[in-house]
Amino acid sequence: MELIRGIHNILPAHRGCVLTIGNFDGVHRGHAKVIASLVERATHFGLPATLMTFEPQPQELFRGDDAPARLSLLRDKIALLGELGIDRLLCVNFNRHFASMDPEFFIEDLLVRRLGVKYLVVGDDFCFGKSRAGNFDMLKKAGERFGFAVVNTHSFTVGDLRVSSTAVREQLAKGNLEQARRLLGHPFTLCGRVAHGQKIGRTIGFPTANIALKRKVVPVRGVFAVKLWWDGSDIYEGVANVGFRPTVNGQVCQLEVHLFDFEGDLYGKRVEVELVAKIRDEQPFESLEALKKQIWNDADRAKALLGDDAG
Ligand SMILES: Cc1cc2nc3c(=O)[nH]c(=O)nc-3n(C[C@H](O)[C@H](O)[C@H](O)COP(=O)(O)O)c2cc1C
Ligand SMILES: Nc1ncnc2c1ncn2[C@@H]1O[C@H](COP(=O)(O)OP(=O)(O)O)[C@@H](O)[C@H]1O
Repeated sequence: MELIRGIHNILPAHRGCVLTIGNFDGVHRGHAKVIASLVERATHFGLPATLMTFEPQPQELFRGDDAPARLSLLRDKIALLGELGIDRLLCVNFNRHFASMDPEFFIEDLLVRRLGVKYLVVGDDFCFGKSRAGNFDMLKKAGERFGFAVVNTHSFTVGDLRVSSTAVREQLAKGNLEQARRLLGHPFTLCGRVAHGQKIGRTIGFPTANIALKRKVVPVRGVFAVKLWWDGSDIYEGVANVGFRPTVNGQVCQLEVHLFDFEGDLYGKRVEVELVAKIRDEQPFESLEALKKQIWNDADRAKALLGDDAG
């Protein structure tokens, strides 16, 4: 998969494609279905399957801290999309300038002149450009004028639940990791680099790898049974907390993982943490001793849950 970073990096050689546009946050099963049909069309036309996405996500630009919790960071998205057979990923820097683009200019300059789109898949509620005045009907009409097909994405359901990034966020917020995994079609993971903490963990017999989450809003909270790995490593099992650590006066929301069968140095490693099942909500403890006792219980519970998961 070729990554095109920013519209200024679209080259004349990139002209001619089948295209889909969206946030693709989480890259869930609904997204996978849209992409599968895009790839099929790409084969049919003999053109590259191209996906346009935005970074930051538009809501993050417009709503800041009030934006919905991000399911996947760009890096995770790139990895997940790369597995789905896309040829090109165009990542647009979503800033005020781009957001205020005239909708006709978006179509004629970007879609037609520079990308040479032949087939376009978008949701029928897709809006774009200045004042969000560009919509599906406008794209359809432009398609007739410039000779490209425009189709809308269909809802994909699991059971009677419509798969959407919002539905995944709701399941995660409730701690339903298994249902979230069903909607996503892959496990929910958090990635980041292991940083130095307050060095309290090891003094209570639970060294914890501290992982900065780089998100304004985190979609999960609490204590979880987890699996952790990094590039080329084994998979380790453990117990983790996502939260503010009220007992030690934590200031930022952070992921902390204690691994069961590991001794060594994780500082600086970029790790991936799969949240397998939720154990409890985070709570303040009156002493580190009380917290330590609770973490013993959490570790037992996590081992049992991870054992069930393996079976
Ligand atoms: C399984 C687990 C559960 C935790 N639960 C809580 C909790 O309920 N409340 C809390 O304040 N901190 C909780 N913590 C965070 C601890 O306060 C923190 O890991 C510990 O102070 C070590 O900090 P350090 O890594 O900066 O040394 C939990 C940590 C782990 C690994
Ligand atoms: N079993 C383990 N689980 C997690 N981290 C471990 C483990 N064994 C050793 N470590 C190392 O110890 C560090 C955590 O120790 P800790 O005292 O909690 O310090 P810090 O506050 O810097 O996280 C981790 O970042 C990792 O490098």
